[in-house]
Amino acid sequence: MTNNLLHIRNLRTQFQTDEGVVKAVDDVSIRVRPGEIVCIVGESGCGKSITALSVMGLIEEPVGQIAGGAIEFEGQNLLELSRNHLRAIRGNEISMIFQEPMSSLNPVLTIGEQLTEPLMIHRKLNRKVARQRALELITEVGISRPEQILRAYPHELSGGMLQRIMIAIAISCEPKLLIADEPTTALDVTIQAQILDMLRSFREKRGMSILLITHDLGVVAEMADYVIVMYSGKVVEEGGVVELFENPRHPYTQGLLRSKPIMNQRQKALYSIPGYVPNPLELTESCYFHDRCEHCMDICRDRQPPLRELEQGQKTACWLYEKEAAAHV
Ligand SMILES: Nc1ncnc2c1ncn2[C@@H]1O[C@H](COP(=O)(O)OP(=O)(O)OP(=O)(O)O)[C@@H](O)[C@H]1O
Repeated sequence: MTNNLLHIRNLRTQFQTDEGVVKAVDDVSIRVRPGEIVCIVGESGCGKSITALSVMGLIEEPVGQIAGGAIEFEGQNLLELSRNHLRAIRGNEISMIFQEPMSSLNPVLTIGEQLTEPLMIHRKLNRKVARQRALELITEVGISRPEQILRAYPHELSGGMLQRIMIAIAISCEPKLLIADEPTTALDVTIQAQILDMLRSFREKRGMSILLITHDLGVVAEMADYVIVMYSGKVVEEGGVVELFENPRHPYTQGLLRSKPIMNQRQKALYSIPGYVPNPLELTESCYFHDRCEHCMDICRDRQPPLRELEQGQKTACWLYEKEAAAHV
């Protein structure tokens, strides 16, 4: 028996473009245990969203393609299941919320219609019971006057309200896993804090696991049990949140942490990692971070470091820790 709810193993997701193949997710493995909050963090373009969309079966073929690996949910490889079987799992046992709630809601349907539909389809509730449940869900996500909201159309609500509605839809079928892709990025700080509190409460009250995607280390510090740091389609570091923040090993993680504003401290200028994420069409055998790294050695230009375990379960893909990784085996 496995105690993983979700186990992404060696996932490779790629896109065929006119210029060549983009390896958006390249040999990525991630585990999420029941009741755990795992955060995926990294700069724009490093493969966070494509990892999530791969789990949700939302990679559009034939341009996009899952070229290898497995996505196991409760031990079943989602990549091998029939469409019907998948439909029963996605949106039901696994659901997802996105950064832009407006783009996920249908502008011509009322909130009530959009909230009751999954309950009628997945939970087989009749209209009346689904409506009652929808009212409870709206209240649960912190919105007052639920009757009025049920009759409203998306354009009548603010961004924060829409994100709450998306969350209500996402939790309506009591999923075991909620995937949240930058759920608070478009919102102001106060609403952001309320939404994060709410997500945490789902874990406490319902034992829901959360895979949370963010580029914001403040969100990671507040939410994560376990952190996955991605760079150019690969996991470059992972570990428990405390270990990772106290002792970041990969120079990329160290750079991300240095570029995070520190509360109550006056900082002259915020650090930013020099250089840019490499063009995904021009990747070589070298470590993808080598030309932004202040510790770059000859080996870093020649060969990509594998992800290896160090102390306390922390893993890092960096030649600086070669001796330590070898000693740990
Ligand atoms: N349809 C597509 N065709 C070609 N390349 C794509 C496509 N979708 C994504 N990519 C590429 O895949 C890589 C990973 O993208 P992804 O959206 O997962 O990054 P991300 O880390 O989530 O960034 P962001 O925070 O900006 O969403 C990027 O290089 C991106 O350009």
